[in-house]
Amino acid sequence: MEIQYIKGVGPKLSKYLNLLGIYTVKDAIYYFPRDYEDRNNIKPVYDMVDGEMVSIIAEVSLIYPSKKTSTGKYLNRIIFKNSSGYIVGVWFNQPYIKNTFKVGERVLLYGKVSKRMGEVQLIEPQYEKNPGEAVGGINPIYPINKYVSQKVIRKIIYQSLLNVEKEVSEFLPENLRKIYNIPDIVTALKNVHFPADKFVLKLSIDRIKFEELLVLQLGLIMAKNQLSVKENAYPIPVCKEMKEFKDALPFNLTGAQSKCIREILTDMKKTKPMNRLVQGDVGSGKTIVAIIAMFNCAMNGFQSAMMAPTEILAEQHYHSITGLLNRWGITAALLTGSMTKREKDEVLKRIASGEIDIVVGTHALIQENVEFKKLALVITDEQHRFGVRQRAELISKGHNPHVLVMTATPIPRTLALFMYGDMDISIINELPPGRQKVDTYFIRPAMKNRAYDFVKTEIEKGRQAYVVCSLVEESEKLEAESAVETAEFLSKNYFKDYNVGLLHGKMNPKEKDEVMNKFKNGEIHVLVSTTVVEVGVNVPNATVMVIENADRFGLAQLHQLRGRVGRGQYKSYCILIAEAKTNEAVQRMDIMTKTNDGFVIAEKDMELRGTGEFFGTKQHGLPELKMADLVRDIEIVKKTRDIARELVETGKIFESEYELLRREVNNKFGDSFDYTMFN
Ligand SMILES: Nc1ncnc2c1ncn2[C@@H]1O[C@H](COP(=O)(O)OP(=O)(O)OP(=O)(O)O)[C@@H](O)[C@H]1O
Repeated sequence: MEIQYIKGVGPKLSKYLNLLGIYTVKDAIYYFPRDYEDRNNIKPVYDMVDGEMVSIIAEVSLIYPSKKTSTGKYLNRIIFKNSSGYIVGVWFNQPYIKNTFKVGERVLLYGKVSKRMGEVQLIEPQYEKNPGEAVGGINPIYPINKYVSQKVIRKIIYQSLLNVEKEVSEFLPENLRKIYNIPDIVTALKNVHFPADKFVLKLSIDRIKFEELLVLQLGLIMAKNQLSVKENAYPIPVCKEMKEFKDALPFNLTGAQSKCIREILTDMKKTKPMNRLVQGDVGSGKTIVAIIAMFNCAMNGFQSAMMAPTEILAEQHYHSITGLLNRWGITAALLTGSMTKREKDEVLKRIASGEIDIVVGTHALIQENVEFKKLALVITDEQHRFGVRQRAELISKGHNPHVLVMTATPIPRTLALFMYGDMDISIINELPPGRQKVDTYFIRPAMKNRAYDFVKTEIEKGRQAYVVCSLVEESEKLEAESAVETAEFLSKNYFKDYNVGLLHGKMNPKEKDEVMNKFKNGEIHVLVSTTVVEVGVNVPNATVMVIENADRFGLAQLHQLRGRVGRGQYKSYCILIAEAKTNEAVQRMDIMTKTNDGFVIAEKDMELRGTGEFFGTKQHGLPELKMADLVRDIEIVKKTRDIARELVETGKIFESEYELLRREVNNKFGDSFDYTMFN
């Protein structure tokens, strides 16, 4: 049922609710509080302590007229009384408040106690004059916007819950609920919003977390079973030219790289498709590992495809590949969204005929109707942006390729085990020799000029620098504008004697390419950029990374950005410029200055922010988690993982009592998967 059919929701309010993601009554029922306020702290006035949150039920005793304070604010005072004494409600700049109350009226007030000049005050307390649905007890606090108040959203959700039996049905079998002491879904939903008491609230929240995680685990297990059952991948032996190829590389592989390559080549000899995750910290040299796997494929007469998250990166990989592989008679091609139709058609034809051995591309690679002749290996860069679903799409094209996933965003162990439970994991935990720690500093904007002076001394030594801009608004356009302005400013002031380049997402690929090439050749000294340089960009001569508004970024992103320097033999530096007004922001900056280890940073990031961000992006093709968090709710994660495994392994999941649960998994995971074995 659509939300506008709920009492009190007209077209206008329904539009505002849409902004919160609420379109249907069910959406409202699943719109969970972000917090609760406990109004059970009802105290007599004489026991109230300065600064605490209290509730009090009292009668309106005296309403003062508005008064102007010396600072020009309107002050309104209303005196309330009950048997324990008098308490004064104080409101600033809300003169209408005096008309909302009548003397003699009984109200519930909730607010922060302030004891001043012998008076007990509540500063701008919330009030409920009409004790209905949500008075006293524990009240929900919802995420709201400027159009929808707490009061309104509570009312809407309360009304929506009157339909809860029609809107949702229980999909956890009774027997499971009994074993794990899980309340039924109606009780849980009602109490998550308007809890009877703390105990029921906890049980109800846990139930929602339990169902979310169980559905997720079941979906993942089923998807993985589907992807890996067919043992019909091309088995690929190690080609005889391998040694010669490695010997011709401009560097010796590190121990970790060699181990990882061995693991990959062993996997690919089998008919069981490889399903391997390579986790390597920034700059650890993942590209060459991928190139060697593709080299081996090509020398055996098979095709491989490499997908990159951005065009810049796809180009960069393409150049590395052609540079190393051309002389072996291997043909590589680039396929990106910005190519003209004619160029694309041409490449597609050559892929289909098998003339092209290696295709490097962006999303276009799977969005277009690409037909391969003999696709044996798919390498996806950045798991976050190419999820399970995309992998399945390629498989659906009739190939069951070996799959190698490269991630430069280390994932905390708990999350990795959960997400990639079925994958083999190689870790490149060794940086190429000669790399030095990137010294990281956190400074306030007032010290900016010293940062730029420092950049100058590096340029004088022949090095180069990045300046990354970000904006409060999440808009590519505005961000581009800010980069344009910064570049202009810097080129006229601090760096007027040097070449300042500009790179942002709104530029067309040719322009981007040109700028990147100039930076690579050293023609540009300072590259002002948005976060488009975040992943993968490799210019070893760059030694300073200045990040403006650094507190706008998550830790993982900062680590990626910092990873653009310190990629060669030169000592490198990262300067974080931030206001960092909150405690958490300062903490994040501190972590960056203390460690260069991506794995440590990833753990801290998840600790600070939870896994919500990760699941909020939807890019991974997994259902959203509204309540559960993979790190904070690790106990429930483990419990549901065990249950899901057992249900699938014993085949219980196919029994009729689990039918509704199976259906729920289908709904949540969308239709990209063939869940026939599941129905
Ligand atoms: N064994 C090695 N010895 C010396 N240099 C190496 C070695 N392996 C790779 N490199 C060089 O290190 C640099 C970084 O490698 P690469 O671009 O593959 O990093 P990456 O792991 O993809 O990092 P990021 O995720 O940050 O992009 C490149 O210039 C590459 O040529």
